[in-house]
Amino acid sequence: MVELSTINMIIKIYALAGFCVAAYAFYAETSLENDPDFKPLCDIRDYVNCSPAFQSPYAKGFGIVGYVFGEDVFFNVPNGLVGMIFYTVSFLLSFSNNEKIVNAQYYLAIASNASTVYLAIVLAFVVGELCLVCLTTYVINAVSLLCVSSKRCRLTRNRNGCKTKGD
Ligand SMILES: C/C(=C\C[C@@]12O[C@]1(C)C(=O)c1ccccc1C2=O)CCC[C@H](C)CCC[C@H](C)CCCC(C)C
Repeated sequence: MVELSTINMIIKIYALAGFCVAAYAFYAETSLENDPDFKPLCDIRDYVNCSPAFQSPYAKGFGIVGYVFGEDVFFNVPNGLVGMIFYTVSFLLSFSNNEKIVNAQYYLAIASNASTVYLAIVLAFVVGELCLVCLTTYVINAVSLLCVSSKRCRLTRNRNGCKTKGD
């Protein structure tokens, strides 16, 4: 039986890791824009590099904000920045065991995994290069969703479609 406090601890560790990876993506994205000599650490070799992803139209506002509202709208920010905000919010929400807050945390985790699926499809079929920083965020989002959903089940017992041992 995993303690609730342990689950919250694991969520915090993943949120912290996600924040660091997203911060690096943000740093690399903006550096690539401003410095023609900048080379990200995740540019390892042919097909294993992140610059093509970071320099693609999908690196800002998921490629959707710019398409809908125009590239220059103020909230068309790099995905890395959205990620930094998202991981900060998940970190803060993991301090609470309030049912409403945990539900919010759960739906946020589902939204982040929906964007993971979208970004992974774009990465594989449009960008066509292996971006390790991107992959890392996908793994972090998946593990976080598992932790958050087990936290939610622990708090709501048999409701919300959660299975309990012995049922
Ligand atoms: C570093 C990061 C994603 C990596 C990457 O985006 C990068 C950098 C990119 O350039 C790219 C280009 C082409 C294809 C794929 C990619 C990516 O893969 C961030 C995840 C963000 C996470 C998935 C946030 C989800 C947010 C929720 C939808 C809710 C937002 C609400 C909050 C602001 C409170």
